[in-house]
Amino acid sequence: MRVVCCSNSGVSAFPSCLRFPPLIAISTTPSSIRFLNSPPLRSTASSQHVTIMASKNSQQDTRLARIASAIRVIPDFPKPGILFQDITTLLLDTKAFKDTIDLFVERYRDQNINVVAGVEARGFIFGPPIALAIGAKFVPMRKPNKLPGEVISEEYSLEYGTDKMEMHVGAVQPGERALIIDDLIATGGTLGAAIKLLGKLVNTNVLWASKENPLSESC
Ligand SMILES: O=P(O)(O)OC[C@H]1O[C@H](OP(=O)(O)OP(=O)(O)O)[C@H](O)[C@@H]1O
Ligand SMILES: Nc1ncnc2[nH]cnc12
Repeated sequence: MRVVCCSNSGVSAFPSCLRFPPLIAISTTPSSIRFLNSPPLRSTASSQHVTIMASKNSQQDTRLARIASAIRVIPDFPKPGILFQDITTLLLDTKAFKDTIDLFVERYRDQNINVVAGVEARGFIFGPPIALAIGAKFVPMRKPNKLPGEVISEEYSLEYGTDKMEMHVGAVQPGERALIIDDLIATGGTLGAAIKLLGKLVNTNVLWASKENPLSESC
């Protein structure tokens, strides 16, 4: 699936609305997978449910424009046809970086989140400060063969290749409520794999955040 959304940049392969760290909140309530304004996310777990979430005031929040403009866009990297969204420039802008973290902390600090799961590598940048600020533990979702303990794995397709994601068994306990943090969605393959991976440990109810979709508890 390619996530489709209106783009200010005019490049449909990577919508500007997703130039913002996506976030998923997962609880242990079983239901079904669904996106607002987009086709269903790839998933084998028919008992899951996905809801797009964002700040109620996201359209008016001036921080979002600064965050979006702090992300450098590089055409044809790492290969022709890829419009690369470079968040390293966001990290150089201390205000934009802090605003990014603050937005998620404001949204989720009162939502009983126990676990922030960060997707390697860029979810390791945004995930830990959010976890610390909301009082949650941080769980890395890693590239293969990096974790020393017992792991569960999920293979997935990328815009430019395939990959595998692993996490430690026991890192997330049944009944815990988790957020998945990564920097962006391109094909959605990584996000889908992260949802499936967590779904192997707990029943999941998934809430998905993006800049341009209104906050909603269910769709
Ligand atoms: O929606 P998708 O098509 O799955 O692409 C998005 C993923 O791609 C990038 O990571 P990448 O796999 O390039 O790894 P990196 O963070 O280690 O650079 C990005 O940080 C997301 O995790
Ligand atoms: N277009 C893109 N920009 C940055 N990182 C990516 N990872 C996968 N697709 C990407």
